[in-house]
Amino acid sequence: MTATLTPQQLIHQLPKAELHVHIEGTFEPELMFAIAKRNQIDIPYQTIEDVKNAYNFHNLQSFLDIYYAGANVLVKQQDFYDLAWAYFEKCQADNVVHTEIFFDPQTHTERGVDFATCFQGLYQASLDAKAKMGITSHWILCFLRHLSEDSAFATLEQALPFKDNIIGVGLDSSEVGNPPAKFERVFAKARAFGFLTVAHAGEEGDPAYVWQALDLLKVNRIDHGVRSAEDDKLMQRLIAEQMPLTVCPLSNLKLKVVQDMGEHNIKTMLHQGVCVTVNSDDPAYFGGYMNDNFVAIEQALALSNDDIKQLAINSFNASFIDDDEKQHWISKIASL
Ligand SMILES: Nc1ncnc2[nH]cnc12
Ligand SMILES: [Zn+2]
Repeated sequence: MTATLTPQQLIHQLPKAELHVHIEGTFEPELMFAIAKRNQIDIPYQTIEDVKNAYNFHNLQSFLDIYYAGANVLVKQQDFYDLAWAYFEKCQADNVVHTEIFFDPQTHTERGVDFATCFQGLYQASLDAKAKMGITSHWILCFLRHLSEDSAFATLEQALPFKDNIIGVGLDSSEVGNPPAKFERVFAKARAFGFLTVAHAGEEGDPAYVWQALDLLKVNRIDHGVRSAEDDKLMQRLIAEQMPLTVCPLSNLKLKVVQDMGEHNIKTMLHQGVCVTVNSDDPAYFGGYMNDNFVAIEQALALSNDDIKQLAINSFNASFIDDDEKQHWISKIASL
């Protein structure tokens, strides 16, 4: 049946899991303006056009500065609910049936917003998304790696009352200069509490960051990981262990990790047998959600329909859902 579908039809119809999306990165300018207004908080933009013009990044840090500033208007539980609900609506439109979402509590607690205010708003939206749209989700708490180990330990402590509804911990923010080793002890404690672990590594950082994430943080997945391709031994290990990489093509282009989508290594890694997946990272900032990312690589790299299906299968295999649920979605993909 695949031959009768164009790649774009297939991309749309495939059930997909998203494994690398920052909820703060789904904050669309329209919603940012609405929440800023109701909370009477000034933002440094007059119009939506101004906001969009500011989204011209030359590297990760130039993006992070703007991303953290945008999150400043999120204050009340309802704000966090509205943010997450808007993202679930995008999932529904793109046939993302399962999503594992990062949230950055320190971005909010550092401004005096309680962990509970943030998480309860987000979590309620995920309960409603399951009830009203059938979309399943997990939450992953990310530590900001530019902050201290102490701050990460304090954040882990604040998460404990919500432990049953947070599947794992991750590591994001400014990579170079903040290696995984800085958080080895925090991750050990998180694992002892039963959290799964993931970490951004090999986005801007060299392969040593990926080795550390594997060996010191004992991660279940690597977020980005595209620079792993510079190290043959590392590639062999990723393939042998079927260690997933949550790759974010439009993010890599916008943050100049690649200069042109035609240079992206996701197709090569897929064909080498790496468990690569497609994700949107910060879709409100990088110009597209899940299907936009699929279409961008399909066009730039001439993916076959079998490549596209394999990426969707990988997304479920790499997810934290039960094996039965994985099989359910994978057989649906096979039937397309
Ligand atoms: N792509 C990215 N890398 C590191 N930290 C992030 N926080 C949000 N998006 C990120
Ligand atoms: Zn990310």
